[in-house]
Amino acid sequence: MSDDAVQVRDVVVRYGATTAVDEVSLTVPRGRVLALLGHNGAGKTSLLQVCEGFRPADAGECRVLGLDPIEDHDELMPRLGIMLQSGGIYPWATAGEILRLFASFSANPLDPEMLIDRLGLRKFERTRFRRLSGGEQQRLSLAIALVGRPELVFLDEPTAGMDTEARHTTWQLIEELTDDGVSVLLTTHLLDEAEKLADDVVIMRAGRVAATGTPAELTAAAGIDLLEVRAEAGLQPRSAHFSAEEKTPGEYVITGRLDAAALAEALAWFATAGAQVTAVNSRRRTLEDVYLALTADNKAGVSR
Ligand SMILES: Nc1ncnc2c1ncn2[C@@H]1O[C@H](COP(=O)(O)OP(=O)(O)OP(=O)(O)O)[C@@H](O)[C@H]1O
Repeated sequence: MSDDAVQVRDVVVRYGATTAVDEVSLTVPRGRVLALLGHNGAGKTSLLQVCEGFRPADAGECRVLGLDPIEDHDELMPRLGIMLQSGGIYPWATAGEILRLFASFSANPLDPEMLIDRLGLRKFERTRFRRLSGGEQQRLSLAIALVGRPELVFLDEPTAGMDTEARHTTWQLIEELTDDGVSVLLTTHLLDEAEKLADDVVIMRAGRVAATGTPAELTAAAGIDLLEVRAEAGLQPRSAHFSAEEKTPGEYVITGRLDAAALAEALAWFATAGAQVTAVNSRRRTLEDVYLALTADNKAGVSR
């Protein structure tokens, strides 16, 4: 049997005529962090729900810690940490009561007081869940996901709505988890979050896998650097060796296999056009550049 934390093979999720997840396969090896990226409605949460055992797949196979997330639900749940996109947890109980209750479900919990302090919840310990702000509810949801010392954590947009400090604490906590061998499958819209935390990235687009690899592989596979050139507006640089786009008036982004000859050719184009170049900057492509290029022209779900 495979020792992977999560194995998803050709999973399909349909809602009526909408195919939200369309034959997606991915693997989360033990002790690694996989980040699922994609635009709103790309199918990330639906796929996560299959892995969490909250909905069956319409086709395909999913194994979590070697088990079936639905048939083996009771055996699996104590080994998982699940952070849902919206809390909805006991609105009348206080933050402290809720976390201590979840800790009591576990045979070997983390110290809830440590999590309350680490996640800046001490001030809100006696505040009822429904009175917490969105970011505070999010921090409590994360604490609940972690308090049972899970082997595998599912985090659906873990830092959405958090302030910068809470976001950094969350990243630190996730890094500490993985140092302890915990596996993580998370969704995020934050490319810097994926770049910082993820060993592997899967980019989804309209229910399908558009790209997969480590952040370094994805940016290197593009094999491209960017050249940013500032000159007068309205030019149309062209060549067989590079592409150019005027991002904002007078700000051109040149992409392609930019070796020395292509760079020289790009700059020569501006000189030949008689354009006055006022700034030139080159940089590596980021995960965000790759993500935007892959998801640019398709925001809708796939209907059949
Ligand atoms: N219960 C449902 N009934 C009908 N359609 C649904 C249901 N849940 C999700 N969908 C549709 O399935 C598609 C995928 O939704 P999903 O929530 O999985 O996307 P997502 O990538 O998690 O989006 P987001 O980033 O906005 O959270 C969307 O088109 C959504 O409208």
